[in-house]
Amino acid sequence: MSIPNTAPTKPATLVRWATDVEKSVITANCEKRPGWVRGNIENDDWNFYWTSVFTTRSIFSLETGYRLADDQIISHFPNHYELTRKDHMVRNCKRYRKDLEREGNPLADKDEFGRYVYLDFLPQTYILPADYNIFVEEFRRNPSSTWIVKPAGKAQGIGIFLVNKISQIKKWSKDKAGSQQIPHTKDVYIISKYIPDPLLIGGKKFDLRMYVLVTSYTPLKAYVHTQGFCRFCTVKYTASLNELDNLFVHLTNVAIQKHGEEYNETHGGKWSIKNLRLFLEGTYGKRASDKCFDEIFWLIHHSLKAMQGVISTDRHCFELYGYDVIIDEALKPWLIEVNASPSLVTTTANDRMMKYDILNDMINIVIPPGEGVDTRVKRGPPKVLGGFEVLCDEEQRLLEAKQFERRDSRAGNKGKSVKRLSTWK
Ligand SMILES: Nc1ncnc2c1ncn2[C@@H]1O[C@H](COP(=O)(O)OP(=O)(O)OP(=O)(O)O)[C@@H](O)[C@H]1O
Repeated sequence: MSIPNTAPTKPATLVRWATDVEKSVITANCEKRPGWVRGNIENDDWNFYWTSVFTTRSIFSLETGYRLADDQIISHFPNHYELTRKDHMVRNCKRYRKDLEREGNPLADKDEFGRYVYLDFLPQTYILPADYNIFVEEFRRNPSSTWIVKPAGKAQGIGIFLVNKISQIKKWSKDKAGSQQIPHTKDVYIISKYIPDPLLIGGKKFDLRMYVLVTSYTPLKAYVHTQGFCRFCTVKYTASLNELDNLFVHLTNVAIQKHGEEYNETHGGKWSIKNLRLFLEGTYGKRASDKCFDEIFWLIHHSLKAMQGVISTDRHCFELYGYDVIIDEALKPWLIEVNASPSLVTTTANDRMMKYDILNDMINIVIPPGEGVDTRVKRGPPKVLGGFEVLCDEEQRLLEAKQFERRDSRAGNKGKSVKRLSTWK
């Protein structure tokens, strides 16, 4: 047998990758991909750029006048904040519902109490200072409820507090703005109805972090990952007013909980979505668990539909969002917020594996294995989904509908209306 005297050939360079977020789950993922080499940001020598939102903002700013080339893609949409800033997200979702209502779309039907039947997935929310007077009216109608105040543009639980009296808001606004009243406060906040009856596991409150990839808004192409996790509070939940200030009871953010005495560094107060589903199935039955998750997919889908026409589809952009959802004790999910840069910090071994897998699956969708970047090429549905599931592919759906129509007309059914069941996909 003859031994070849040439060294194995290196795979041709397919993708030059770059990042300004030096997290090992990103760099390790890019480094191991055949044909991927590290590019150079300074020389604009890159095809795939995993950036922070700040870099994206500067790349797309008018001052920079930068134009992305056909072989460059970047990890945020230019105006992603329409979904990921708390006040914009709420405003856009409310406008979406109103638009559907105006069109007479049955999706925007309301019940006898004036609540949306299908699109009631946001806790009642007002933007401060703009909606202050409407909030006060609402508060007076329901004086026994608790509200949560959050700065619109911050994360990790910073600046969040709970209130149950108007006087607390007045005092807070005075402290913030000196002698001025809330309508003059410079910073934007949102104030949301506090979900008083969250589903508890082991007596503790938790929320879900789900990962959602969007590769296009119009047509909408979105994928949701089967991995994700629940973040638990370290202290048992109580709705007692005496504990309103106790953030370890009410806020599930790891950034808050890790300072608690009960914080466990091995599991980091986290549970996989898979475990949650098993728990729900075991406790409430499979139907109830599936229904709860279908409702989660539904709310993700409609929060994205609300961004169509608002977030500009740019063929150079994709985005991986971190959706925060709370399930209440009736197993109804509520959308809390959407993060543009879900944390890639890994606090436990499981965390590291999960985040690595999600990024790996995401890259396989955005740049299929063995291919380079060419934003002019229209790709069909992804061949490798990994742990992602298709949440919505409007292009594919349109194609299928056309094929269906053609088949139908060939079969002589032209003109007859064909009713098809619609699912959340
Ligand atoms: N309406 C609500 N009802 C009950 N709990 C809520 C509500 N809104 C927020 N919370 C709790 O407060 C936490 C922080 O809220 P939120 O995620 O909006 O803020 P954040 O500071 O941006 O957090 P993140 O770091 O996840 O971006 C949530 O994880 C949840 O536990």
